[in-house]
Amino acid sequence: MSEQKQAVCVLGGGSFGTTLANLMATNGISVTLWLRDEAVARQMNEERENRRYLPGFKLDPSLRITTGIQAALGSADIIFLAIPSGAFRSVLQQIGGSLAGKAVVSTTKGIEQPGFLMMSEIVEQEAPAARVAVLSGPNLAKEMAAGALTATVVASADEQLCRKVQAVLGSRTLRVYASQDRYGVELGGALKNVYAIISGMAAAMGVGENTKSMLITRALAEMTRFAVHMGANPMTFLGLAGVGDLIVTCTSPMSRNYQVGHALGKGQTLEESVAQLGQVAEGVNTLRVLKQKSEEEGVYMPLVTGLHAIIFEQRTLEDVIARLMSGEQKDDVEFAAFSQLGRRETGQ
Ligand SMILES: NC(=O)c1ccc[n+]([C@@H]2O[C@H](COP(=O)([O-])OP(=O)(O)OC[C@H]3O[C@@H](n4cnc5c(N)ncnc54)[C@H](O)[C@@H]3O)[C@@H](O)[C@H]2O)c1
Ligand SMILES: O=P(O)(O)OC[C@H](O)CO
Repeated sequence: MSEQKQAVCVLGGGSFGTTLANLMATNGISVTLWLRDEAVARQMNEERENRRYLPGFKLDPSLRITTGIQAALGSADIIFLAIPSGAFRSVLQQIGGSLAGKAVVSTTKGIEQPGFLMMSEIVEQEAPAARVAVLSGPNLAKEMAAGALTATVVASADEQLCRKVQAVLGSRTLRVYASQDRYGVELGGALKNVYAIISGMAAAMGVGENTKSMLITRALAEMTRFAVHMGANPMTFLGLAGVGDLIVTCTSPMSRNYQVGHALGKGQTLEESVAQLGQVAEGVNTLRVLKQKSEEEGVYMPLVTGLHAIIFEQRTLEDVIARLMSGEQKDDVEFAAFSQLGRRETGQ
């Protein structure tokens, strides 16, 4: 079968699932989008637009939309998952048995606790006979839907699978780069959300350009320090799924995590900030998970600790900033001095 004849299924009718499904349908791929909400599916089928999550973007006439999950899977060779991390496992549990031999690509940027599991590890548990990849990068859904020139990364040890994903997703507006470091790509996508909350908060406070640059660069140092400790390849953090995604999410008011931080910086409570957003901001849960994991592992993460203290421990911004600025002044690019880089990537 030629790559153009591939059938694809996208699970999750939020902003990212809808965007990916529509992009591939526009590429001439046979695509079915599954979502759970009957009323939303009906509205999308009637109006050819996802008014709730992607207003203003017309859907390709060929895109099929259904609430029947088995029907959606049908004869699809590639299944993309764009389900928030909190519901990811429960959706897979409905279909795990149907995924043997299929390509399953997670696009979800979160971490499951307990176990500190990446979404692709949940796929391996719930669908052990599936072929697994992840997709991550600087990918704001609305910009992709609008045709902004964009790049992303598909990561899997299965090179043939990476080529399949490149073939269905790549287009005149979207470049799909490949990586073998699935763990590092996935970890980068999840971690950057926490720093986007901090950046949104800083913007709301009206900080200077030096401060914004310091935050993003120290965020990169902190997430890379953690990733190296966990066995990821730090070089991955210099690519699109690392610094690329960190930059877009920490600088764009379109990022939902940045928006939550901005609302917090304007004095709203976490509950108010999340409710006002009405979409998923994975960084809130990732912050809890990461704080706990960094303490268990003994990894120094002052930005994570500081944000956790503000959001969950009722500490003031002024107090946390004073502590951050008076901490020990250490090395700049420290990970280059680490040994044993990339253990997880090479399976050691
Ligand atoms: N939106 C983006 O720009 C973007 C880009 C890259 C990656 N992502 C990642 O994609 C994932 C999904 O995000 P999104 O932006 O599409 O979220 P969203 O908030 O726009 O939509 C979430 C969707 O998930 C559905 N959902 C929630 N619980 C469900 C369940 N139990 N069963 C079935 N469906 C359920 C909701 O109904 C909704 O359609 C997140 O992990 C996010 O980090 C998003
Ligand atoms: O809107 P956010 O903050 O979930 O970020 C969306 C994407 O992850 C950006 O790459």
